[in-house]
Amino acid sequence: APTQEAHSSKGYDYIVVGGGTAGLALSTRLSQGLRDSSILVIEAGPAALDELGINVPGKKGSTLGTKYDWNFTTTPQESVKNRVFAQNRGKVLGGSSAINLLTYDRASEHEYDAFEQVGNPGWNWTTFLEMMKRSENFTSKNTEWYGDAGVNTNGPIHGTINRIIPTHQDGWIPTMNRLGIETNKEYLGGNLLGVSYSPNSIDPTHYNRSYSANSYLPLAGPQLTVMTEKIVAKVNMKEDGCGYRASGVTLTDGTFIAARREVILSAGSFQSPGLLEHSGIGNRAILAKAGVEQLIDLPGVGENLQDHIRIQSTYQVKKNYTSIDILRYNPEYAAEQLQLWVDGKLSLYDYAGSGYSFMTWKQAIGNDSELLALAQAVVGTSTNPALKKKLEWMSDPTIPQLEVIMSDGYTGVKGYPAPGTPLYGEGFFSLIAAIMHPLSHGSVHINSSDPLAKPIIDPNYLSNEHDLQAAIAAIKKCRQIALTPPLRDVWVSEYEPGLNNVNTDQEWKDFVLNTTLTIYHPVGTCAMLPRGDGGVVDPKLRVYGTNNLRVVDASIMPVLMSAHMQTAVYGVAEMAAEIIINDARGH
Ligand SMILES: Cc1cc2nc3c(=O)[nH]c(=O)nc-3n(C[C@H](O)[C@H](O)[C@H](O)COP(=O)(O)OP(=O)(O)OC[C@H]3O[C@@H](n4cnc5c(N)ncnc54)[C@H](O)[C@@H]3O)c2cc1C
Repeated sequence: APTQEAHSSKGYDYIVVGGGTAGLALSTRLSQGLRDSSILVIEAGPAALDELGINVPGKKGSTLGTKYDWNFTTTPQESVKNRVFAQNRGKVLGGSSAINLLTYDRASEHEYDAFEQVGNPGWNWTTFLEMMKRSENFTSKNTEWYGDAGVNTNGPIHGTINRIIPTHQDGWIPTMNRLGIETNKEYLGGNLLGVSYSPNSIDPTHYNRSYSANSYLPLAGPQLTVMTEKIVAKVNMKEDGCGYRASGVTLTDGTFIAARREVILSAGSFQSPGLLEHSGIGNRAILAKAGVEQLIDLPGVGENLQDHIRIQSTYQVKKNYTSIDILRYNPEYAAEQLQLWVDGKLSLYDYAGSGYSFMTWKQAIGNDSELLALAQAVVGTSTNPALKKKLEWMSDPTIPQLEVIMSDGYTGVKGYPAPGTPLYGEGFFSLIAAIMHPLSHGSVHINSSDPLAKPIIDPNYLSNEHDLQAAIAAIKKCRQIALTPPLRDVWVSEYEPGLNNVNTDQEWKDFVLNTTLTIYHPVGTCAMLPRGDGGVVDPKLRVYGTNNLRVVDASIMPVLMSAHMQTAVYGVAEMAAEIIINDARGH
């Protein structure tokens, strides 16, 4: 097991900045593979291994906005009525794997192959799958689903199909089948298209969240030191004749910790680029404005920000069905169910979400030529590798463009009905649509030399007609799904937006502009791309211009794939561990 202590004055061989999803997976693997090396991981947040809000699947979402969250926000988004969007990120040992919504899936084969095609030899579906499987412990008693195709059963992070599927969700798969979406029982195998019950990152032994802090870290060797509640201010860089060398890191309290071999940034898509900027690596103008001396000119730092957007409609279920909302309006029942969970018994708190579907635009709306033409107009003659890939993917019949989730319980925007109002005590489900490849790209930068200042996050949501029309098509699809039997038979009214409230093109557009949210998948801000294409790291994850500074987290993904991110982030960490261990052994 790792040790938890004050840092050694002699320094460490490897320092990992950020004990999040990738950071803990990576440092655990380094401690297993490099037995003679000392490794330090520094995490800003606390360890919270006994926190029910993290561990209990049915409490997912309850930690957002708490002390375990960095609580970032975007700049006012010009194309979305100047709305400011929440940007939640885990500030706790385990990072965003501690606060995420537990969906456990994989993108389509061709999307991983794109890593190699944009200039990263060795990063493709075959290698990615091997790495994702290293992190995986897939256990489902229901072998009809997933069988053992494309899954591993002895890695650290547990994935399982929820044992509770509320009865009003029985109609989910038949409804989608009726709309032409086929059942997909093996979507961890590189084909995501279809309708399914998605796995969650849950350990079925006690039905608790499985995340990097409770599933990787206990496997670490004793030469891994974990330091919590310490914030790294910058990486100390020294010129050594053939580029810059990271000599260690400085904490916000001024402490310097030396790194003998390497410094690895795993602070996530919003903070790894900021740490590079605070260390003098980035765009000259941005560093000058923030009052940081530039050491390495790397204009790609903080650029290329891509994220999935979501938009949702909500339905009030008939009284004969019990939605998970009962846990919010019936405190006695909730306490009873929580006790059952604590005692390791079947509990409604086991539930984390179940019905998922992924489709191409052709499958979703029939004729996709208008959306394709809008995408072509946005991409135009751009040489941006991510934009070009996304356009190519729109004509690939194996890559989904739209995800629709049947999310149980109220997960809309206007809020669960307040106590004392007529609908308080009713149950709901939401249909959440997510656009898989929006063409709006943005940036995240520092704007001050204060390492504790919040980053300036500007994703540019809905900043082109393609993304806006895609969001409108997506939410209309949700209503079509809800109106299709057998799903139609379980609800009494569309609570949000309301069947009578939103029908015309203008009304749909307004609804989209008023209610679109993020689905929390920012990537690309330290992109693994050739330097001339705006890259920040090379295929071995080394920051250009440095010889011992790497970035290992979601920020290195050059193009936003479909699906949810965590399995790919663990895959990146496993791949990085292999690269770093091989380098250390002189291979
Ligand atoms: C609310 C939410 C819901 C999500 N839902 C899902 C889902 O259902 N399924 C899915 O697959 N994906 C989901 N995701 C996405 C997925 O969880 C993330 O993509 C992934 O966890 C990111 O991993 P990371 O290692 O890049 O960053 P993180 O896990 O965020 O790790 C970064 C770590 O660095 C620390 N840190 C930052 N700066 C410093 C510093 N200066 N000094 C020290 N420490 C620092 C942070 O505190 C954090 O612990 C969700 C994400 C969020 C936020």
